[in-house]
Amino acid sequence: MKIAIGSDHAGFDLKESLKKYIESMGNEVTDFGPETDARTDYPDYAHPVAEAVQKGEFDLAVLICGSGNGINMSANKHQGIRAALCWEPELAALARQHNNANVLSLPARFIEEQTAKDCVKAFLTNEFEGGRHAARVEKIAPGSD
Ligand SMILES: O=C(CO)[C@H](O)[C@H](O)[C@H](O)COP(=O)(O)O
Repeated sequence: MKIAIGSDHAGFDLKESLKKYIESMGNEVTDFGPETDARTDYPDYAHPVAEAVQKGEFDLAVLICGSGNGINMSANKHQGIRAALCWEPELAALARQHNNANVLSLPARFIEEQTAKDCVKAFLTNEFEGGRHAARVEKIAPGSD
């Protein structure tokens, strides 16, 4: 799969680690930055990632900031983006299975590296189940996909 990844300064170290992990799973990863852990603003990275997913350039994306909230809120401003803030693998699996989430948001300052990897694995290896969930997802933002 083609995966986009981005963060802010608080998520930089975890981004670097997850980038290698996602590649090791056989995916193609595009890093939207930042390139260092210098203090920066999460919307500057969330919006380009969300736009690229919205355009269909990527299958899924991973965004990381300190709490996960800022980067998640920014991504969810985009039509067709369903970003899910997750901190344990079951949440990430459910975000795909029930919500057809296309962006995984992670809270770098509140999650262990291995748990973050487990969340990523759950997110990338689970599929939307459709069925009873399809009409609910459509009601989130009617006609947005
Ligand atoms: O968690 C965040 C936004 O939801 C960001 O990653 C920032 O870390 C947070 O806003 C705190 O900012 P700081 O400049 O790192 O103190």
